[in-house]
Amino acid sequence: MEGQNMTKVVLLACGSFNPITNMHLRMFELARDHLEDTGQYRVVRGIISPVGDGYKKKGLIEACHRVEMARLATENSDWISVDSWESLQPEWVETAKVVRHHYEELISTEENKDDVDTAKYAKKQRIDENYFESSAHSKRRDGPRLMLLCGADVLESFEIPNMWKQEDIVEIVGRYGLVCITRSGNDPHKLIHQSDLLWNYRKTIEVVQEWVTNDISATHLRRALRRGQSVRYLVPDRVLHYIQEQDFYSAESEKKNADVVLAPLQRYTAASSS
Ligand SMILES: Nc1ncnc2c1ncn2[C@@H]1O[C@H](COP(=O)(O)OP(=O)(O)OP(=O)(O)O)[C@@H](O)[C@H]1O
Ligand SMILES: NC(=O)c1ccc[n+]([C@@H]2O[C@H](COP(=O)(O)O)[C@@H](O)[C@H]2O)c1
Repeated sequence: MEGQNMTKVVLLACGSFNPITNMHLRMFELARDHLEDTGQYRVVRGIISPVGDGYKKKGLIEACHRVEMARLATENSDWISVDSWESLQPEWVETAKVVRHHYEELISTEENKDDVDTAKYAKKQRIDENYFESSAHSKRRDGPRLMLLCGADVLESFEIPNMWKQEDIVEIVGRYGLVCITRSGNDPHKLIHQSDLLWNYRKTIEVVQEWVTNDISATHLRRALRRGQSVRYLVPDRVLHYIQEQDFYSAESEKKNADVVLAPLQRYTAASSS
């Protein structure tokens, strides 16, 4: 029967979500359409994971509020939800660890359902580094997959020295898989072509072409809010009300962490030397 041979996919998006925008939500819809259009996947869930306060990015407001806005934004979705695990960690958590955490959660849920095949599949996925590389888009369709969903700027950031550990890129892209939405100013196909590492994993990177380009970014939103300009229809109304109620995104809040230059890189360097 149609559907039974398809691989179930859970999409995980990590980011600041400072604040969540309509484009963050559109990413999920675009990715689901793209994956399901291949006839190989059924997208069953989308998870938004806002980064914790430890990320110390310029202008990052408290995680509890970013989580709440993401919750309000997804209230009407029957498949996308927000998860606060990452945001509650005292230190910044590298994305590979976040993906691993959610994969373990997914598998334990499946195991609780007494799905023996899924457990076997999970074990295989954990132990075989090259599993997805060798079997990407393969006939094996008996277990759920967790894939990281991101915009093309994140794929591009893989090339920035010291921003990502090589082994983390290999784990995310090779073991789990990446769904990358095009964003104006980035060319993911060219990037994959030019990078020997990404080229190795080209079969586990799904590039989703967004033809109706939409350059909404949280930075743009914060700038407009600072200037007292309208952001209506760029964020869900409930999120806008929350921002207005709490009076977020002022010139003052944008100064937060302003002295932390290249935050991930610094933290990454500090973490690897300890
Ligand atoms: N307009 C967009 N098109 C495609 N992907 C996007 C877009 N906006 C955000 N994303 C993606 O959403 C994820 C979470 O985004 P995040 O909040 O960290 O970035 P952002 O919206 O670009 O924020 P900021 O402007 O504060 O850097 C990332 O993978 C990012 O690439
Ligand atoms: N080495 C890493 O794991 C690494 C490096 C940079 C950003 N990230 C993640 O990418 C996401 C987006 O970050 P920016 O909002 O800085 O673009 C965040 O969730 C952040 O944690 C991860």
